Amino acid sequence: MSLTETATSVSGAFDSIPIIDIGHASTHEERVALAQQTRDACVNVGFFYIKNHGIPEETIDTALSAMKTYFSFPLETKMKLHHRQGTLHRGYEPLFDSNIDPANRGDLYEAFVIGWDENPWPSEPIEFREALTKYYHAAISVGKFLYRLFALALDLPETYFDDKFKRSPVFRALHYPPQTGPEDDRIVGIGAHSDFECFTILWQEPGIQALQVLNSKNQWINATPIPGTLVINIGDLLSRWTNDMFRSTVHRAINRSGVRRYSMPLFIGVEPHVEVEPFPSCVSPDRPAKYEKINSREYVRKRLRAMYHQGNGTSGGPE
Ligand SMILES: O=C(O)CCC(=O)C(=O)O
Ligand SMILES: [Fe+2]
Repeated sequence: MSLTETATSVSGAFDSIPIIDIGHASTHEERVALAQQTRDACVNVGFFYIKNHGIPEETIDTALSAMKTYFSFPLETKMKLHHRQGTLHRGYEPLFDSNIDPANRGDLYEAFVIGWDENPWPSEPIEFREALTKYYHAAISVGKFLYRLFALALDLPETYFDDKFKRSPVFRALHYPPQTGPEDDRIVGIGAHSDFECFTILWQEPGIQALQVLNSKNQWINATPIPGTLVINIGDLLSRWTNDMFRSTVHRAINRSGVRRYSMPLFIGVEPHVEVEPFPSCVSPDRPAKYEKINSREYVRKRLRAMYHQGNGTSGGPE
């Protein structure tokens, strides 16, 4: 089936999130088979789990324990590296700083954000920088592999994205305190949104249900943490690039577990100069191009500006 035919064959709303085992991918045939599964997941759901992703457990555990220690520090210590001090929005984001869903009253998470370079690092805990940097690069390697599967799934040369995303990945260490008290749907961990960039690689803490994904019947489907997996989801930029063939699916996180929850999303986009317009494989007489060509930097900046200006802080957003 061609890509456009696959998209036309979507039937009904998804009620579960597929799992793709990427453990065997050394031959071209194996990667083509994985690309087919990836294509189906991106067209039908926009979310999938990957297992056998290759990031050592120790790399994850070390990053997790460093971020737990960091978030336990007093607010005034963390505020010294407030992300609004710089235009790149790296550093610390306090609770309620953003409000990604304008219908809500603020997102109940705190974050520490890093990018490829120019990161402000806290002096404590001393292992923080190394632990997060190690996870960041390990997850980028998974991202590079996934970009190859996406390329095959889109009938592009396998290495199409290899030289287009190098400095783009942004990592957010997230801490969601437990929500107790009366339920107010306008206060959630992170409000309903779709991600901005091409795709996201999310590690979420096992045993704590929080992430939910919206299907076309407006039902929230739980993205239950599955030990040993990462959650992958398509973002708006790749959705545009694929002429909406790949779905950028709305999701949110609510932590009513009674205990603290930690997660680690890595957002992968493209280099600022890359121009994005629907791929030829995603356009057909039945599916004409829906989007104009855009510059990726301008697009992402616009989205970030909207997100940060809907929160509590309104100064010093990215220009
Ligand atoms: O923490 C999660 O499970 C989801 C985070 C998320 O959707 C985001 O940061 O964009
Ligand atoms: Fe998200």
